[in-house]
Amino acid sequence: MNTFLKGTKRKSSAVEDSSLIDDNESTDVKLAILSSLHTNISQEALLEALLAHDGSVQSASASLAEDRLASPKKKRNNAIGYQSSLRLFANKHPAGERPASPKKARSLSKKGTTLHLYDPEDVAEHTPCSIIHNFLPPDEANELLKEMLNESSSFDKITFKLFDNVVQSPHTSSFYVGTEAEINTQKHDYFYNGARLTDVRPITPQLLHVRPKVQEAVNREIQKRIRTHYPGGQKLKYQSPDPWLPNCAFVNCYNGPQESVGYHSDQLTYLGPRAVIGSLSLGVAREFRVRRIMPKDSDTSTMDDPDIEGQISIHLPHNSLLVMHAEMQEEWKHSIAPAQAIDPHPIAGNRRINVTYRHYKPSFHAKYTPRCKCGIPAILRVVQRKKENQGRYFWMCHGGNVPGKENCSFFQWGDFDDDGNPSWDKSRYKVAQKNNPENGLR
Ligand SMILES: O=C(O)CCC(=O)C(=O)O
Ligand SMILES: [Fe+2]
Repeated sequence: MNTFLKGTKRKSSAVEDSSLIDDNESTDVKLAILSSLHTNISQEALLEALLAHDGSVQSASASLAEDRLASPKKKRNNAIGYQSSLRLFANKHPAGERPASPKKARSLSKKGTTLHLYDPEDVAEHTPCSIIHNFLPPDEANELLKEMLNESSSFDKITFKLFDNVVQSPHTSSFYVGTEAEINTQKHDYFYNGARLTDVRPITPQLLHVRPKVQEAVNREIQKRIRTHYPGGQKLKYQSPDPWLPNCAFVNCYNGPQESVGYHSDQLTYLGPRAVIGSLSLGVAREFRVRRIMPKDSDTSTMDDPDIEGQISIHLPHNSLLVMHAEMQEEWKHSIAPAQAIDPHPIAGNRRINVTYRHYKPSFHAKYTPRCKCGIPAILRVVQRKKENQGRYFWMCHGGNVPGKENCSFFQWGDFDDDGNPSWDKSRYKVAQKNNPENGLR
């Protein structure tokens, strides 16, 4: 079966032994087989066909071939519409009986393809995320949506430098913190893409109202993740053992199907290693795509294909809470893809609002993090692609991303204890943490 999972083309004789496949193979393998036989058909359509034929690869394949003969020009609508589950006919682990082993989620998607996931159990099994649908009582979700739609009318695009070009983010955003004092600190001490933020706002009544609910749910999901997915049922190395305390929120607005955000990992500079993020979606449903970063050898002759696994799309309907777990930012990238079609939302029209609640750790306050030679705080990154140093953290100059500035070449390996605490002057930040009334939740 490796041929399918690795993305090599399989000859159509696959269908001849498909009764064997039907009895013994899991949904993901069946989907991979179908997708190698019908390369132009989307994962949703393949899954739909499998469901309609009780999991029989042979019948599903025959009906897909028939469909195409009958209506070769039939267009498929890409709007997000339904919820279905890979588990419906291939339940590998009955609820609550998942092995707590270090087993990595099996690779489902293959190079150049997108595997679409709708069901929370599929998301938890195959991605570093978990999702809760219908998270808030409907009225509360609508109140927050309305408040944020109003706020978003004055959001701006972020400007940054990409190679030698100055570019703007393909959506708008703003940043919310708890107190006036924090607004000032953010505006003066913190740097993003090498520059100070100008638009930092006080947390709004609805953001404040929803925050403890997000906090409670995210902490519950973290504990579940540790129990069910991490080696030995233990937290990951560098992950904090302390509760997750959201003390700020980035809010994004995607106005229309073309607004998006490209593949990236979130900045760890002020969150520290193994950060967890709680991401609430409101308004128009959009696709959140994730892709595992495949490390490669420095010897280019044995270079692995970085896109060998393809991408996974998690559908984010209105009022869903996505938790990006501790392995996400270091080992995966994520994006919001431009959509070909969207279903307008009764309140938001064509807009999607996304609130990412984050825990800025006091020990990673900009006054403690390393500063580079050009005077701006260095950024924290992790080696993602090079096998020999994969997972090692480092601090580097970010000047190269600032319009009109050059990189000063500052570089320093990061040094953290097993709980992700930085090695610098621990007593200093511990005292600061104790004396600072702004820490944690207000
Ligand atoms: O809109 C989303 O769901 C994701 C936004 C995101 O990745 C970010 O703000 O870093
Ligand atoms: Fe992000």
